[in-house]
Amino acid sequence: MSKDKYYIIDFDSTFTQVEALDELGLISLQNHPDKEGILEQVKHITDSAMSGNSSFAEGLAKRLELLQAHQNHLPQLISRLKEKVSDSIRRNKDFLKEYADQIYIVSSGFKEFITPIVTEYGIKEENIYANTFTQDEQGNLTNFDKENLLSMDKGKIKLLEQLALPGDVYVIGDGYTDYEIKEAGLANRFYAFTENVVRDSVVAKAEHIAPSLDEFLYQNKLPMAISYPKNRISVLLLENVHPQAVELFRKEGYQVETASGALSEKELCEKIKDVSILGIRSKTQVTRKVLEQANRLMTIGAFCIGTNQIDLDACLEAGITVFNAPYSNTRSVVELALGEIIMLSRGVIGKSNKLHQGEWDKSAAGSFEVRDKKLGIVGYGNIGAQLSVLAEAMGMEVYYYDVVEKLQLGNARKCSTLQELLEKVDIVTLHVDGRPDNKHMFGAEEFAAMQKGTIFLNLSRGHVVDLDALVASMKSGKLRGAAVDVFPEEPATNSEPFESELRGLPNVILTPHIGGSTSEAQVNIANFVPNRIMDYINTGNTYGSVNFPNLQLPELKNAHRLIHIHANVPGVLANINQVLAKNHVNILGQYLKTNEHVGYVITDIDKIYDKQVVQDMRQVPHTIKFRMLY
Ligand SMILES: NC(=O)C1=CN([C@@H]2O[C@H](COP(=O)(O)OP(=O)(O)OC[C@H]3O[C@@H](n4cnc5c(N)ncnc54)[C@H](O)[C@@H]3O)[C@@H](O)[C@H]2O)C=CC1
Ligand SMILES: O=C(O)CCC(=O)C(=O)O
Repeated sequence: MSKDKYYIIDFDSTFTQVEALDELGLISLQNHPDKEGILEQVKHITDSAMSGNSSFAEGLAKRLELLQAHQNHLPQLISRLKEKVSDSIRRNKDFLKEYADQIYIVSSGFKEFITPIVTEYGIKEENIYANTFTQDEQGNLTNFDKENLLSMDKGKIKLLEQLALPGDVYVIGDGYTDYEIKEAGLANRFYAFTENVVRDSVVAKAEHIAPSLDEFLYQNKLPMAISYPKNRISVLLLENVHPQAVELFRKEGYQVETASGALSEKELCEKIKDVSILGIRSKTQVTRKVLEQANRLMTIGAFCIGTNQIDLDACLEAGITVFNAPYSNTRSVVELALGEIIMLSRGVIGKSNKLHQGEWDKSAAGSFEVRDKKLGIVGYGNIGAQLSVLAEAMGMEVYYYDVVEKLQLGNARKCSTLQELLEKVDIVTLHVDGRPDNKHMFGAEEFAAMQKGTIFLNLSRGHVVDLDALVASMKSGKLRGAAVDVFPEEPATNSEPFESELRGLPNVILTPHIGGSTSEAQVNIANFVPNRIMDYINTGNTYGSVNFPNLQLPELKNAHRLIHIHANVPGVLANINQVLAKNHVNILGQYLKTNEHVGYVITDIDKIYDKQVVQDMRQVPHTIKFRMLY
């Protein structure tokens, strides 16, 4: 305990998320015809003073004049501000109460609204230093007490001189006047508080940045409400993940970095070192080599369906969970496949290209309806099954083949072998997953088994099809048309060229892996994946993880949660429970699930516990990762 330290906390934009005088203006000027204009002026004066660009005292007088506030506005202001207490201040009420003797609010705002708010958090009334309003006979808040040091330029410095606190002084605030306390030698440290507003001129001067009160408490080894400051969780999002995901992670308090393309193995090995959460789409290869460099990686989000680009076993061995979005772009792929089936059946691409060149080729030759045609779906998973339903609705006869038993939807007919399907149908479409065993599952033999004039689609993964065999089948006329969305080699960014033997072939639709690239799908994915990841980080829930044992956990209530990931060998659970017993820890709930490689044990324990247990849990043989939530 550091009882000889004093913590000076600013009010506006630090204790609360907003500037109180701006909020007061929203109330006092609500019926004023030039409300927006005046509020803009008030805000400008506040920002200028807070960034150290103008006289504080002059600005305060000017703002009060503009606000035309009345004492009757104060109750409404107070209730608004109570709603806007900063998140990290709100959750760390216990710290504020426990350290109340050492915590001071020093603000150039006004006691009339500060006191009722901060005292609810245990701040002592005698430790609140702020201005006070003066009012005229009608109750208008016309001015302020000019004798108060905090109404003057360099007021905070003057006040701190007068207080002469007998110990180390730490200042937490967002404004330049807070920094000036340290500059004047009256504080040992200044922490620029950036949870609500980032003032560049202040951040540039600050030796310490506190994106939240949690970070301040963490750095100073003070008691915190959460186990780890969220701003220390760094997220790297590659391949143009939708901005909605960036926003969700930032809102959670994480540090987010984005890149528009995929990274090479070498680049990722370098970048991954400090990353806690990695977000990718289908291109970035997360190899064992990359994972060996990932010192802090907790989880990977595949912002897509396929996860063949990630070494899932290596992730398991390293205790890294992987989540994907199994249904978010399903419909988009199905719609593209259907559109392509029609385009290819009608030879639209060739005719459109000719017309662009001025050639009018109106004819019905080689052009067919899809109604009554036989569609063969290879891989009857989520995409295959949904395609089956929509294709039947268009009057197609659906056949499917899957390596596992699948419920047949509508009138779809199951084929026992791939060969059987290929011999029967007019159109073959691949919707298998990209597991390594599927490499070249479709080659010369499979094309040979098809009827002459078949249409072929691949919207699954590039390596599934032997491209040479596909090109040969197109050139020989075995295939009448093809649509290919996925390729064995795909450019990492839009600025790289695309090379393929498929280029230039007639009645071949080539699309740059856009089966799932619709606005709807990208927004769905950008909501789904971050929420799964944040749930895992905040509660340990692994429900929906593609590599971890799936545990759906109850909410953490009045307990601490120990999260232990270990190699699945006999005796680990017994060892964990021995450690808990040795440390007299009371278990409130325990959940275990294992898979072939790892065991995942969650233990909820009493909030009062011996801290040694954390060290001991890490030492349990075969531990891969351990963390504690509270
Ligand atoms: N082009 C694009 O933009 C997109 C491509 N995809 C790809 O589509 C794939 C399928 O997606 P979902 O239907 O959601 O996956 P899913 O996992 O629900 O279905 C895949 C099905 O293929 C079956 N399968 C695997 N190997 C097979 C084989 N050799 N022969 C027959 N059946 C086999 C599986 O048993 C499973 O039923 C994804 O794994 C992904 O690679 C997914 C979304 C977008
Ligand atoms: O949109 C993407 O980047 C990848 C889509 C895809 O292939 C998938 O969801 O598996």
